[in-house]
Amino acid sequence: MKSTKSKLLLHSSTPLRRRPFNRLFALIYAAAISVLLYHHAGTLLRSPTSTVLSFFTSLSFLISDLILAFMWVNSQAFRMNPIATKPLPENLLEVLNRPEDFPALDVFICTADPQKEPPATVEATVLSVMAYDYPVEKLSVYVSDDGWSEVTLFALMEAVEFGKVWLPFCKTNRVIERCPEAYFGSEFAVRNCNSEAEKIKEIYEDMKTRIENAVERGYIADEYKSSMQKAKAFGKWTKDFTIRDHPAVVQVISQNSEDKDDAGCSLPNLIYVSRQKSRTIPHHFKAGALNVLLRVSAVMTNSPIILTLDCDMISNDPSTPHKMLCFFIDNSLKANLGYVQFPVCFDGLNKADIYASELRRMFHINPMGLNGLLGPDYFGTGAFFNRRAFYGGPLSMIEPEVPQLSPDFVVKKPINDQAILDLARHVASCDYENQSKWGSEIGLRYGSLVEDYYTGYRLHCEGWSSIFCSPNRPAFLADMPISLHDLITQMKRWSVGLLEVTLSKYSPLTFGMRFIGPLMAHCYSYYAFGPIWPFPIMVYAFLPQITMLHNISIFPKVSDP
Ligand SMILES: O=c1ccn([C@@H]2O[C@H](COP(=O)(O)OP(=O)(O)O[C@H]3O[C@H](CO)[C@@H](O)[C@H](O)[C@H]3O)[C@@H](O)[C@H]2O)c(=O)[nH]1
Ligand SMILES: [Mn+2]
Repeated sequence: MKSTKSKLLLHSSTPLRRRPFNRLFALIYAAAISVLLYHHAGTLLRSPTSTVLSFFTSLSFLISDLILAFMWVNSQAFRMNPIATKPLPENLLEVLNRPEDFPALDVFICTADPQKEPPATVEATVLSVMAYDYPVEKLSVYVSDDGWSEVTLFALMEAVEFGKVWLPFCKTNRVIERCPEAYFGSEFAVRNCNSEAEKIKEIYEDMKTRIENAVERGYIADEYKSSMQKAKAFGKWTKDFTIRDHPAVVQVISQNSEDKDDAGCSLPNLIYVSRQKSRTIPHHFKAGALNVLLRVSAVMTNSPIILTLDCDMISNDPSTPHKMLCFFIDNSLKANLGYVQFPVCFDGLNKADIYASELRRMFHINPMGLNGLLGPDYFGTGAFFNRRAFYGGPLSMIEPEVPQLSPDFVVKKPINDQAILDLARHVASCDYENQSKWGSEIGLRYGSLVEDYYTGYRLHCEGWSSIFCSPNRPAFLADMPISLHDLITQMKRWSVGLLEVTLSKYSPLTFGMRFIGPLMAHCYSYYAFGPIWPFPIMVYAFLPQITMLHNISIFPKVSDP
């Protein structure tokens, strides 16, 4: 990576104007809370003279208000120093003026279930990043398929074929929506368009139909296995294997040095990875999948920068990599910048948003508050990482088992070299991590169902910082669970994952306090202790009615001390 020329501004930071008001408000509110707690304590101390029920009531309110006060303190940590950071990509080209100046970028996309995450969605996400405005020879896309689905592999092969017309079309026509599904969506007819676009739309619709038919059938018809190479790739799906028991597959679908689009330009690398699974060995869900991608990509391209995406999160702006580079190449940040997090914005929410699914506090407001501290937590998707951040703190690098996995290793062989492919399959095997530091000190961290929150937290504890970058045009657009059932399942999973961190030896209140300071620790505690919200809410929802029935006063009287 090249360093910034002196004084060239690549980003700006503005403290939000509400900062002094937040602090003043916190002071006044803290005084009010102290008075309330004093009142509760007084009531409790006087209660030996009263009934068991009134003692129990006072105790419940005291505990509830203590929890609420604790959560309030946690929430205030976000309000102490909110900062908005803006990249200035227009200055970037002064620093990086030749394609070879750009650092290589590996994009990781995870998918796990071809029914819930249709291969057509994966294909759309893949195309949206393959069409980034980025030197193609520096761009590699890795798809992790935990669903062991030949249809997903088929969808990626189709994506590359369609990409051969789509990528040049986008670049010559300066298309902003590089996800074909978004471009050919509802506004296509209004916006447009020329006959070339109409023709491409037809090709796209045909491809989608082929993918959807394959999903319906559940296997790949022989007509699509015409070439030797394809027959060999699909030949790995035999009756001997199941989703929980199968070997590792690493399949290069497009290769930058060989494959060209219809305009004669190279295509980015696209690699399909389905890690080995065995019923007897834990796979650690998404954290395990990302660690396999970290290793496979290290062996094949080892780019210093990594973007992690869920398969249902499309790129909505082709210039996003330029924006993240404004931070990564800045000398003043570079030494300990672990990741740049973009907000999660949702597509297709109804205007009323009845389940409050936009999660504005979690994905927009709180990260701005963290930005003035060590930086935002990791959301699991839409984050660009410094690969080095996965290998120990900024000053104490942890060496992996083999030199090929080290972030400093320079890959000299092409990605489809047999030795490279053999090693990639080896590092994607299910017992590779046995007795290693993967998951504990290297890579994404195991131990919590919210591996994103936990990993971001551990990186901050190791001394890495992060940046929240929220451009006006959303960098990514995600799908949201639409049904109440999906939403509740997701909330349950998040709550269990957060409690796993709260109750571990890495709890933000103890471990965090020591390593990231009180404000950051309170911010992380805000989420870690989030699952205890229902306790005070239940007390306030049901106790007042019970006390009314028993004629117990729960509010102070004017005459009270
Ligand atoms: O064994 C698994 C399980 C999940 N995934 C992938 O992980 C992503 C997230 O899983 P999902 O079931 O969609 O969970 P969500 O609750 O929607 O995801 C949010 O919460 C997760 C846990 O905190 C984060 O990892 C995600 O990035 C974040 O979007 C998806 O792309 C899955 O395909 C895998 O690759 N392997
Ligand atoms: Mn999801």
